[in-house]
Amino acid sequence: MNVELAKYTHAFDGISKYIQPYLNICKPKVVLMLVLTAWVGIILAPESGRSIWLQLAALLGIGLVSASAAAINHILDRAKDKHMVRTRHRPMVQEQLSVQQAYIFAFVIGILGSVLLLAYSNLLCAFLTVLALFGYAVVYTVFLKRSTPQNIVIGGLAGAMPPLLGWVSETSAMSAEPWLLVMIIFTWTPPHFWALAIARKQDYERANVPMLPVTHGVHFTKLCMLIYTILLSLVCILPYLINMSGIFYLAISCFLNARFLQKVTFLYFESKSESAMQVFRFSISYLLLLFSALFIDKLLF
Ligand code: HEM
Ligand SMILES: CC(C)=CCC/C(C)=C/CC/C(C)=C/COP(=O)(O)OP(=O)(O)O
Repeated sequence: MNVELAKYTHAFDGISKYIQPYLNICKPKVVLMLVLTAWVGIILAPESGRSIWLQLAALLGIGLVSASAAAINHILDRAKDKHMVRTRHRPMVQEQLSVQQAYIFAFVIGILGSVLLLAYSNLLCAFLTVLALFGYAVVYTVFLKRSTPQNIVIGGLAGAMPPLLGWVSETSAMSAEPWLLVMIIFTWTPPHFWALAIARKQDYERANVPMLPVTHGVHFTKLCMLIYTILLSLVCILPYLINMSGIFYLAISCFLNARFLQKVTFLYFESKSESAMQVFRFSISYLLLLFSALFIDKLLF
């Protein structure tokens, strides 16, 4: 019996060791958050009568294409990732996967996701999702990231697209409302990322990546974070003002924005690098809670 169990455990270890690098290059936690924001796009879209299975197929399609974009980013960034403490243990740097294996994997899941969107959503949704992949994996990773400190502002648009993708998967058409949700993520991205970039400034210097704290200094970066956080607080009121969301969303949103503003203001006036990491971690909880509030507001109130 024990020998049998040991055999199964060994086999399981072998399989998970084989799968783990593939999973890691997909940035699974980021993709889960992207899928949550796409789901909110689906939930807030006008009633379309599409079944829950079609909605799940759309989310799976968006998730797979996003994971493909993340995998391509890991492949193309492997030389830079080698120079950064935060990223030097990644599968492509450690050569746990060959470039060919990773490209085949990214290609297969990218195609699978696109086919799911074409089959169970619509052409516009599939097109916009592939456009977001191209925006992140090629425009951001290959060009912007290496050339301008505005890289994450412009490139952030690709990561902000999922609520629009979710909405379009339901309606087959673009309208103004989902763009508000895109604007929320778009204005959230600079304080989210620059907090980490301040904490990991030496990493980016070593890898020769022109992130804002490297090119314009930490103080200027904190000022820009503050400006974007103020903008974010204002943008967050818009879903309530146009009646897309109700008072529950507004209350949670005001609370979260007050906390975010407080943390970023505190960071602006002090110099400890742990505070930057705290802001980064908070930014993730912030987005999770904000989009959960949009979701709950629509379903319960
Ligand atoms: C250009 C835009 C963005 C940039 C440059 C950026 C950058 C980063 C970086 C460098 C990390 C740290 C990853 C690590 O620890 O290895 C991170 C973490 C994270 N980001 Fe972003 N991000 C962006 C947009 C987004 C978007 C749009 C979302 C979701 C809607 C998102 C969700 C997350 C989450 C959930 C984590 C935590 C991942 C973990 O703990 O493993 N990010 N981001
Ligand atoms: C289809 C679709 C919605 C595509 C979007 C895909 C996607 C994974 C967006 C997330 C953005 C992100 C994590 C950027 C960090 O890249 P980085 O290279 O600056 O960070 P790193 O140094 O941690 O790799």
